[in-house]
Amino acid sequence: MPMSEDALKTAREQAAVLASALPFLRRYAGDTIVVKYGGHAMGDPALSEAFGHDIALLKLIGVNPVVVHGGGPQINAMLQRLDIKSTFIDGLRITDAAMIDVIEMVLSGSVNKQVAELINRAGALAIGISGKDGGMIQARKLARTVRDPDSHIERVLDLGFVGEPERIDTRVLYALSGSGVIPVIAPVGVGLDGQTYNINADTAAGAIAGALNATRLLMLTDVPGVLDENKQLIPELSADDARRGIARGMISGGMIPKVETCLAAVQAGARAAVILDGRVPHACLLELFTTAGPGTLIRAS
Ligand SMILES: Nc1ncnc2c1ncn2[C@@H]1O[C@H](COP(=O)(O)OP(=O)(O)O)[C@@H](O)[C@H]1O
Ligand SMILES: CC(=O)N[C@@H](CCC(=O)OP(=O)(O)O)C(=O)O
Repeated sequence: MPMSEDALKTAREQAAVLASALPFLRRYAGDTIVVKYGGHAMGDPALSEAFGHDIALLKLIGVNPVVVHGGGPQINAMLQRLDIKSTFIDGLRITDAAMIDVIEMVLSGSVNKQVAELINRAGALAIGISGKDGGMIQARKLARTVRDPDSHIERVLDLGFVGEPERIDTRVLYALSGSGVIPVIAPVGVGLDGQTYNINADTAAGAIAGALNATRLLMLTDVPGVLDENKQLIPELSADDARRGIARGMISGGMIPKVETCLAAVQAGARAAVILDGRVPHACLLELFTTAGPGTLIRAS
């Protein structure tokens, strides 16, 4: 049966879209792209499905995607069920001995497997691992200092078992990626003494992007990007502006580790980092393969 005029028009439009992506496909072929998938972005089933498709498609067209996921809301829900209260300082969860096991269980257990499953369902081969596997994220206790605004005296905050990556052993990542597998990583690290550390997922993604010299670090979150005082999107942020924004309080809460991570990742070797809206369907493809990429870009200066 011959195709209807409408079906023919749709097919031509689809072909035109594919053809227009060619320069972008060429640009990223063989490159490593680290995607941080935030816990807030996981809530909506249709968006999660679109995310899985994006990552699978990247692998199929010759890009090397590496996914690092969060799970803050999922940890909150589990801690609430167990009647354990938690508090945050500058976007980081103070983690005591009672919490660390629960956090590891949620991040490396249910959330990690769910995210890998989203990508597997889209037809690619993803394997969920913890940052402890293969000794990948070697961590140390995070030493966070704050300056008292009146006395200007600095004091060290004790955040418990919150860690920061000290070294990334990339061997397991290269082994998986080189075998056609997409690594999906839970942000849990291990200290030299075997202690498990809770690592902010943004920080973990940044360290991994830096260690892999990733072409792009994409940080999917629940806002359009970094917003200014008038809630307008800032399309590009320099390192100086980012530091001023944090000092002025324009950048606060969970956006602080995100912006700090982007700065650290570009300083460590990633070519650019983008904070973008994970609530937009196919946010990753829009960012990489069109000129309509939304979000805030942070480049190595
Ligand atoms: N300048 C800013 N621009 C955008 N969001 C900001 C800014 N300052 C603080 N935020 C907050 O940061 C949040 C994103 O961080 P977070 O909740 O940790 O996200 P995720 O779970 O995706 O890691 C936003 O929802 C917003 O409330
Ligand atoms: C130290 C610290 O804050 N760790 C985070 C790890 C999960 C995370 O970062 O999840 P999102 O990306 O969804 O926020 C936490 O305990 O919530």
